[in-house]
Parts: sequence; structure tokens; C-alpha cells
Amino acid sequence: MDILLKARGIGKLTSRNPDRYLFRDVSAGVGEGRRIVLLGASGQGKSTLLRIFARLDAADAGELELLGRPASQWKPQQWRQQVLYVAQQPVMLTGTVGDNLRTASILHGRPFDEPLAEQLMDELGLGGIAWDKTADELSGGEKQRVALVRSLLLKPKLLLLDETTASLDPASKAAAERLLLEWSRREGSAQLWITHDLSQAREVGEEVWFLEGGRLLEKTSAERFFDKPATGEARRFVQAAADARQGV
Ligand SMILES: Nc1ncnc2c1ncn2[C@@H]1O[C@H](COP(=O)(O)OP(=O)(O)OP(=O)(O)O)[C@@H](O)[C@H]1O
Repeated sequence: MDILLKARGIGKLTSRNPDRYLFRDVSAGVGEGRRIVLLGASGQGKSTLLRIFARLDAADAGELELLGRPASQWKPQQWRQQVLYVAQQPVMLTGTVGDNLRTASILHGRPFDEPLAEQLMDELGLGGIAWDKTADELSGGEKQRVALVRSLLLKPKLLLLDETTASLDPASKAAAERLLLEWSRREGSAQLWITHDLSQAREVGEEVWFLEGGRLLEKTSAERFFDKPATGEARRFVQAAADARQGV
């Protein structure tokens, strides 16, 4: 498996205290077409790490490489076409639903694949939404799904999914998971998910990265992470989630 994105020694200082790292020494590789889940408690810096991978935020240490070329050799916009961050809080651009769906093709000068946009909207249960509706009038869950379709239409090599299904009702969440799994198989694109839902993590993840105490403590197969975590921290994390589910 070729490595698509490589991180070497990535660190981010805390904004409050420039002597302290939020996380450091993050070295890992995203394989082509691989589905990885990034787990860890709130506030560990998972979103920040994904934003660094998408070059929406700068690292304070370390280097990134995409397709074997260091970040310095990529124009940020070209990098972001390939490594696309889907934000936790969806941002709708001014205009209609159709305008939002066409954004990527306009920005990147590619033809708009309308049949694909229709198909993706349908698969996410948005087939009934008029494309001339003002995007800002959509519900939060609708915005989240339109933002996802908008991202998929760009066909990035790596999708960074930051709690993308967290605000969806159970049926829409299942539809989004199905679509993303199918998409990764069909398009061969890689996905790096942040989720707090461990059953979703088992469902979608081939690999798990576990961030705690400012370090990427585990990088392993999903099966191994859930059945036999190597560190006490991961064991406690998995156990606490299981206890919470059972109301212990
Ligand atoms: N330089 C920094 N950049 C971003 N966040 C920082 C920084 N320094 C400190 N922080 C704090 O660290 C935390 C990082 O937030 P982030 O959203 O990345 O974590 P997370 O693990 O994704 O959390 P959640 O699971 O709750 O979404 C926040 O509490 C933020 O205020």
C-alpha cells in the first residue's frame, strides 16, 4: 500500500502556553484508500491535527508530505483539493443549495457532474430538497449532508471527516456511513474519521489512531485496538466507552 499522506514529528503548541504542546511527535502515514479512525477524549487536539493535515492550521513542529512531495512543494490550494477537511460545523456558502454543490467545480475549474450530485443527494436522503432553496435556510443536519456532497464532488484523495455524522438522525447517519464506505471502495479514496461513537469506529475503521496526553499512543488495526489495546490508556478509553453505553 502506498503512503498518501505522511506526518513526521508533528507538534502543536498550546495557544495559552507557548512552552507546552497540545500534542507532539505525531508521526503516522495514511495509506492510499485506507479508512482510519482517530479516537481520543475531548480536547486532545483531534480536530486541530486534522486541520493541520488539511493545511488550514500550521504545525509548530514536524513535516507533512503528500504523494511523496513535501508540503513546501505544494500550493496550499492544490494540497486542499487532495486533502479535504469536512468541518464539524458545516459552513454553507452564500446562495442556493445548487450554488453550494457547484462551488467545487467553479473553484477548481472542473466540469460540474450534475448526475453524480443528484445521486449523492438522493443517497443521503436529500432528493426532495429544491436546489434553488437558500442554503442558509436548511436545517443543521441538511447543511451537514450538503457539505458532505459538496466535498465528495471534489473527489479528494483524502477526506478528513470531523464528526461528520454527529448531528444526524439515526437513519441519515446510517445512510451517510453507507455512502462513505461505498465511496471509499468505489473511488479508492482514503478517509480519516474523528468520531466519539465507537460502534461507528468499528464499522468504518480499518485502522485506529489513538491520541491521548499529547501523543499518538496507538496506530494499529481496528480489530487489535478494540480487542487487545497495547496501552493502559487505550484499554481504559475503550472500557469507559463500554461502561457509558451500559450506564455503569
Ligand atoms: N494551538 C491550539 N490550537 C487549537 N486548540 C488549542 C490550541 N491550544 C490549546 N487548544 C485547546 O485544545 C483543545 C483542542 O481542541 P480540538 O477541537 O482540536 O480537540 P478535539 O480532540 O477534537 O476535541 P473534541 O473531541 O471535543 O472535538 C481545545 O480545548 C483548545 O482550546
